Amino acid sequence: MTAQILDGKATAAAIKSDLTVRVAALKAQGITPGLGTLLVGDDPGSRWYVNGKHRDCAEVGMGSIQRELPGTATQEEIEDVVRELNADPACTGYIVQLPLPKGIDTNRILELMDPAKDADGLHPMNLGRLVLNEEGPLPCTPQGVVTLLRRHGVEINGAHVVVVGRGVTIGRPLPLLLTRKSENATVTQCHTGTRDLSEHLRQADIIVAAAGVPHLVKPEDVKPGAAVLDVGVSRDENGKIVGDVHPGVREVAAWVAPNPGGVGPMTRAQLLVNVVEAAERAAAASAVSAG
Ligand SMILES: Nc1nc(=O)c2c([nH]1)NC[C@@H]1CN(c3ccc(C(=O)N[C@@H](CCC(=O)O)C(=O)O)cc3)C=[N+]21
Repeated sequence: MTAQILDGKATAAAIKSDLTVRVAALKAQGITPGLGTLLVGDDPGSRWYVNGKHRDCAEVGMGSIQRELPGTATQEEIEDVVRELNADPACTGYIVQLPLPKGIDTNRILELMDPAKDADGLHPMNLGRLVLNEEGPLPCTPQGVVTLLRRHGVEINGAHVVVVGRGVTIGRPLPLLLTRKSENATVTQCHTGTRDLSEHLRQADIIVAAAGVPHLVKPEDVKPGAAVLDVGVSRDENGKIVGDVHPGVREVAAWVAPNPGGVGPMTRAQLLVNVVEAAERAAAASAVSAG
């Protein structure tokens, strides 16, 4: 048996086509959602991702604002651009591309962002809203994982999900999403300090591997019929992406999200969803205040 593919590219395309309609409706009300990005430094990988986000915006009819600073930028210079994006009415949502250069206080930058313009769902207020079950922008990669499973009919309700990783963008927020009543999964969170990872993995109906350790999840760790999502990004000596999931897992699992082509495109689509939903919330609020 070979696993079925959780096709992130096709699913992201379907989400973008839905967003195109919603963006047109907002524009008809005089609101043009616009995504801002701030890239600090000239890492080619980061630049490639940022360019992709602007292509996505053009595809759905959204505006986009691209800001860049050299890798030598100071904390104050970065904070100045954040304040400008907070004040710019054309920028209805934005991200600060992570990681920021060494020596920069990332948490201070994230806290300075206007939480209503936080397209990543990583502002402390929005992470707090997630904990409190209040509406707000959701962290893009975790929500991308949930949407990818849902759109392929993989049962989340009652499933045992093992999340491997404890990073701020995926590992920490994903269990918060999965344990909401609306998802209703049971989650075990593992990380590089977990004793006998294989023992935990073998119990899982769904595995989400986001540790950044090449081929961490091996075929013998996977229960036959499980769904395995590869979110790890490492690069080999030729610069090719190597995921956290060993290719042999395809012969054991029922579902596999490949990397590339799985969760990455979903992350980008969710970023657009967050910006459109924030604009829709703002439109609804101004309609109420206009009476
Ligand atoms: N503030 C912030 N928000 C982020 O969401 C964020 C970030 N910083 N820093 C970097 C990571 C990485 N990330 C990716 C998004 C899409 C793909 C993606 O679409 N990848 C394609 C192609 C990959 C390739 O071929 O290079 C795929 O998986 O098929 C990958 C990686 C968002 N990140």
